[in-house]
Amino acid sequence: MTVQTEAKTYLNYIDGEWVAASTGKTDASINPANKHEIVGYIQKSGKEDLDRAVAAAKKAFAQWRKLSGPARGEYLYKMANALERRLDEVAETMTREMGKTFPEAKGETARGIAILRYYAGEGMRKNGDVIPSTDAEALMFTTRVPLGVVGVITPWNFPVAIPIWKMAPALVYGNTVVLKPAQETAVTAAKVIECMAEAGLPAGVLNLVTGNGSVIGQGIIDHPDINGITFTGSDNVGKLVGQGALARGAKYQLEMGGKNPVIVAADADLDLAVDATVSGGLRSTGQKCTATSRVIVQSAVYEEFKQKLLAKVKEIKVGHGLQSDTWMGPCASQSQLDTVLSYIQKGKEEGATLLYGGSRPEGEGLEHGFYVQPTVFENVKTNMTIAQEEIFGPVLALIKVDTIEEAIEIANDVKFGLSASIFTRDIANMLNFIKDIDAGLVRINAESAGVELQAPFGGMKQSSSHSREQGQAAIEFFTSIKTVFVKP
Ligand SMILES: NC(=O)C1=CN([C@@H]2O[C@H](COP(=O)(O)OP(=O)(O)OC[C@H]3O[C@@H](n4cnc5c(N)ncnc54)[C@H](OP(=O)(O)O)[C@@H]3O)[C@@H](O)[C@H]2O)C=CC1
Ligand SMILES: O=C(O)CCC(=O)C(=O)O
Repeated sequence: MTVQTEAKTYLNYIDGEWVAASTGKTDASINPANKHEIVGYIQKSGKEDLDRAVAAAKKAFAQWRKLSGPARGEYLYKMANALERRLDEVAETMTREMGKTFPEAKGETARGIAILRYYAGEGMRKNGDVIPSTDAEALMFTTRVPLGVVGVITPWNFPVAIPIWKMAPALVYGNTVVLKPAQETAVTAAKVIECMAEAGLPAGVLNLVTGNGSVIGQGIIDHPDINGITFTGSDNVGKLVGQGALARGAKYQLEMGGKNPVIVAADADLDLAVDATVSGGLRSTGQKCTATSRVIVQSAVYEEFKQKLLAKVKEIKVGHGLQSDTWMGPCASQSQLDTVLSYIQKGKEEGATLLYGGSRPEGEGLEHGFYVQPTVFENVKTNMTIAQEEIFGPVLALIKVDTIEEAIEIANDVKFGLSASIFTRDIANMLNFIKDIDAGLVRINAESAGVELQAPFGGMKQSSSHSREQGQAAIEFFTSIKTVFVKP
């Protein structure tokens, strides 16, 4: 595979045209595997650019909403085909821009294509119900209408799948869109928008404005002409989005952090549990909101599980995501690396035992990247920082328990509730887990990460705004219900 080395400048997409920011400023997007490599330059937009994009989206909404669902769906099929044609190129850009391995980046891009096709078909499905009225002569039914202009604020960890799983339903249900992607992965976002624009959408239906979160993200929160905001990212920013949107009466949807547990019961298939813990906790360098972070193991199998886990973790090859033998790439940015290292330090200070990793790996080619070793702690207590806060890095915390009841209690002892797994063959354990665990995604004998696009996705407690994304659930956010009563 050829690695593209020229650093191109990517523009905003506003009102059907690729345009430079009014500020005249750009940011460099760098490769986290080699901080000296610039992947591309992106626009550092100002409020004026956002205003233009929102005005274009508002104007376009008047006609876009009038198209039939199947007609809007046709555009999404074309977008999917365009992205499929550029799958390898988009995936390679993702790897170079945020570090995840090329096979993972290809998998995510393929998922983006499948999401577009799923929502293209959604244009053909029902958008209301008939409800029996107490008046025998009346017809009562619900129908759904789009919100208007939707602001989409997305993170860097899934730079293709997350923007698409927000934009595709927004568009098919008749909304127009202004996307503000994470600045770290704005080149990848620009390529996704290029593919979507290839479908020949009417001007203004889809807009891209790149720039700082504090300017463009905050601008979306505050903008009076943005009717709905969908956000994925950190807990802190999510709360700002929710508060700002509520203050001006806009609809909002938040998907934030996780502190996801896996419980390994005494009767578990330990090899399966080990593989799932490694994959769920360390793939994408642990940078998933669904990543396994706490590993709660029954004492009867603790030592055996620990030895098997350490053996697998020691095999992990850390390196550049485009090298075929790399299993784990770098952290996505310097600040992400610093955060992970500071949590590791905190774990040591608070008395957890570092079993493996904990430092920056050494080796040829690693010196200029934001690499960290896969890391395993034991003797972790539930009140320690590394057992409570989202690390968003390749750090596993082992917690030993005697019973499954104790395991579930510890699993629930965090502010988050996104995903949770149990490994067991016992039906009673499974049923108790399904009933008692505080998690929006409940996984039995499967890793905590990895979601299916046709199923509802979201968390309990502080992991989300209690709404759900993806699958049929998306219609709840991207439309409003009208209850219609008709009498002759
Ligand atoms: N749930 C998840 O999937 C994710 C969780 N995280 C968590 O968040 C931590 C920090 O990651 P980070 O990238 O900084 O996450 P942020 O929440 O800061 O970023 C997410 C998005 O919000 C934007 N944003 C930033 N500040 C504001 C603001 N004031 N108003 C509106 N939008 C804003 C960002 O823009 P910009 O890029 O320009 O700053 C980005 O597009 C991670 O360590 C991890 O714990 C991060 C990513 C995804
Ligand atoms: O596990 C997944 O595939 C999705 C994870 C996710 O949505 C996230 O990390 O933001």
